[in-house]
Parts: sequence; structure tokens; C-alpha cells
Amino acid sequence: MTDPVTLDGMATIGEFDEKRARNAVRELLIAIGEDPDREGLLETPARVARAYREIFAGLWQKPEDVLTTTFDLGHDEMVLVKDIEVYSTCEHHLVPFRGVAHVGYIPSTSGKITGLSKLARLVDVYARRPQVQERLTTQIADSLMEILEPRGVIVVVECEHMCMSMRGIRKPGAKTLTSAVRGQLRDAATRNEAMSLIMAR
Ligand SMILES: Nc1nc2c(ncn2[C@@H]2O[C@H](COP(=O)(O)OP(=O)(O)OP(=O)(O)O)[C@@H](O)[C@H]2O)c(=O)[nH]1
Ligand SMILES: [Zn+2]
Repeated sequence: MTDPVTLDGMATIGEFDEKRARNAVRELLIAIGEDPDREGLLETPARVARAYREIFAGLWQKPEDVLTTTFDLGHDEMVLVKDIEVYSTCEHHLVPFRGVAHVGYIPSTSGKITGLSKLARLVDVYARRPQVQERLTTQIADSLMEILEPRGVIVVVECEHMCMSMRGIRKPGAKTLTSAVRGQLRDAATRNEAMSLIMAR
């Protein structure tokens, strides 16, 4: 775990407080009419606290921590990693939303690129926070632009939100698509090339 970071545009938050998380889960169990002292639930507050530490681990990570490996390969054509699994948590209801992210960029003219796995790690840094899909998408795009200084970036995220499937409007299967396009990928021809690669199955 690294130091707490300032969330883009948001206040700095403190450290993960496992004891507080345990107590909160115990309170929640009481609030829903459960008995937190029955055998099956005895370990649940501690388990949920550990799970939350993992699910929200991105709060303690910065994009520059994962986009560390960069190479100057002189490759200045588009690089696109598609179908990166996304597990995130809706900040409105604290239930999951999941799907895939497609992340592409056109390297700087010097050909500064990063390891392919680092793009997936970058997705996780932002997905493992209380999120909305729009912000997840733009944060991935903006951090790539800042750190790799590429000529363009495209990020497309497709997710199903459990808050729309298991409760509320109850529309399982509905997918939300969001995109963020920066730099040269805003040009119609380049964007169309990226989109056709993304949509090809
Ligand atoms: N734009 C956006 N909305 C989201 C996202 N995740 C959940 N939501 C929506 O956030 C909204 C919260 O609406 P509220 O009316 O405050 O909450 P609610 O009464 O639980 O709403 P319902 O889900 O319609 O029952 C809902 O419309 C959700 O579908 C997201 O990533 N982006
Ligand atoms: Zn929600």
C-alpha cells in the first residue's frame, strides 16, 4: 500500500481503517435485522473488511505506480488492448458493475510505449474505487495522456451495473457504454479504425 492519494478533484482520504470497516459491517447486519453473533456471521465483518480492502485498493494507488515500464521502441502506430475485464463498484449503491474496457493509444512520435499488462493494471487502479462509469473511463484516458504523452488515446468501457439488474429498475443484461477519446484519435478516420478493431469479434 502506498500513501493515501488525492483523488482527482476530490479531498484526500485517510487510510483504510479495518476496525472501522468491521464495526460498520456489524452495524449494517443489525440494521437489516440479522444477528451478527449467529455462527454463520461471526467472521463476516472481518471478511467483508478484508474484501473491501482489496476491492477498493485503487484508492491507495496512483497511475504512475503502474505505468512504470516504458520503452522507446520507435513504434508509432496504434496499440490497442481490448476486452480487459473490469470489476468496479458503483458509488451510488456500493454494488458491483462489471464488463470490459478497451484501451488504445497512438504513441508519441519518439515511440514511447508501455507494457501491455500495464494498461490492464491502469484500468484496475481506477476500477478499484467507488466509481461511476463515466469517471472511470475519463480517468483512464487522462492518466494515459499525462504519463505516456501519446498522440492520442481511446478508452471504451462496456459494463452491466448490478444496481440496474438486481434491484431498482431490474433490467439485467442492459449494458452501458462510455468512451473517452483524446488527441489524434478524435480524427474521424483514426477513431473509426480503432472502433472497428474494438467492435470486431
Ligand atoms: N451516470 C451514471 N449513473 C449511474 C452509474 N451507476 C449507477 N448510476 C445511476 O445512479 C442513479 C442514482 O439515482 P437515485 O435516484 O439517486 O437512486 P435510486 O433511487 O436508487 O435510483 P434507481 O436505481 O433508479 O432506483 C441511478 O439512476 C443509477 O442507475 C454510473 O456509473 N453512471
Ligand atoms: Zn448503482
